[in-house]
Amino acid sequence: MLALDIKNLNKKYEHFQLKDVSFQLEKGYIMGFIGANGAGKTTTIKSILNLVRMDSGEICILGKNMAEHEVELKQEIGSAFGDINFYTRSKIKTLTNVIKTFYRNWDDETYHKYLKKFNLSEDKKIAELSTGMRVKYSLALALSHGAKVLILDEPTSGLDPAARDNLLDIFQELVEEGEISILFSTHITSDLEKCADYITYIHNGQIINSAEKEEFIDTYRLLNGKKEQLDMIKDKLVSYKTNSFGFTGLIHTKDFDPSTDIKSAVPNLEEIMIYFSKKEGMYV
Ligand SMILES: Nc1ncnc2c1ncn2[C@@H]1O[C@H](COP(=O)(O)OP(=O)(O)OP(=O)(O)O)[C@@H](O)[C@H]1O
Repeated sequence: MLALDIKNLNKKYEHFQLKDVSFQLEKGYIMGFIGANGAGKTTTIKSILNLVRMDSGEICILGKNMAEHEVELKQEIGSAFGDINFYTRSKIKTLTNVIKTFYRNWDDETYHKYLKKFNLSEDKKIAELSTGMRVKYSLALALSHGAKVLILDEPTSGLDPAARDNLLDIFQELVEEGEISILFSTHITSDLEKCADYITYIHNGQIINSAEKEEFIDTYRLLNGKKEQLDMIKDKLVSYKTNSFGFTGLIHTKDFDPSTDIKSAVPNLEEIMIYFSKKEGMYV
C-alpha cells in the first residue's frame, strides 16, 4: 500500500513554480526529500498538507484522496515544521490539552510514554524548548494521536550531531513495524545516508529523481578525465568543473560508456546535489 501518492502537483508563485511534482512512498518506509534552498521542499510539503492550495494535481494519502477526505486523513497525519511558532508562553501541558481535543484516537498513555522517552517535562514552557525539543514535542503529539504518516519539514536542521543521530534512530524505530511511514525534508545528506530508504530530489520546482536509495545513487557516475577528453563528453554531463589536471563531472550512468578511458566512480549524495546545483549556472 502507498502511504503517499503525489501526482502532477503544480503550484505557481510569482517567481517560482512547482512543475508536475510526482512521487510515491510505500507504507512502512522513510523517504528523504532533498533539494537546495528554495528548491520547493516546503511548498511541496505544505501543498500535500493542504496548507497552501495547489493549482492542480492529486494527493492520495494511505489510498485516500486528500481533497475528498481531508478531515479524516488529518487524524492519520503527523507534521512538524522547523520554523513553526508555537504559542510560546504556555506550558507543554496547557498546549497539549488544547491539541488533544482535535483527535479522536488520542492516547494519554502513549503521550506520556513519548514525553518520558524524549526527556520532556510537561511543566516546561514552549518558549524554553530548544529546537530539538520542539521537534520531539511535535513527534510526541503526532504519535499520541496514532499518526501513520509523518510529514516533517527539516526536522533535523538546527540539531547538534548527537541530537540528530538520536532523532534518526527514533525514525528508524518508528517504521520498524511497517505501520508508520515518514517523509522528511533536509539538506543534510548524511541524514539520508544514515536512515532514508528512498530519496526524492527536487531542483527548481521539478523532481529530478525519486528512487530507492542505492538505485538513486547508481543513476549517476562521477567522472574524472583529462582536458582533451572533456570535449567529447561535455554535452552529456549534468555539469562539470575543470582543474589543472583536467575535469570532474557528473553524468547519468546510462549516458556513460565505460569502455572509454575516463575514470568513473559512484558519487555520494552531496556530490550529486553539488553538480545539479551547477547545472544552470556557469561552469567553473
Ligand atoms: N507564499 C509565497 N509567495 C511567493 N513565493 C513563495 C511563497 N512561499 C514560497 N515562495 C517561493 O517559492 C520558492 C520555494 O520555496 P520553498 O520554501 O518551498 O523552498 P525550500 O526548498 O523549502 O527551501 P529551504 O531549503 O530554503 O527551506 C522560493 O523561491 C520562495 O521564495
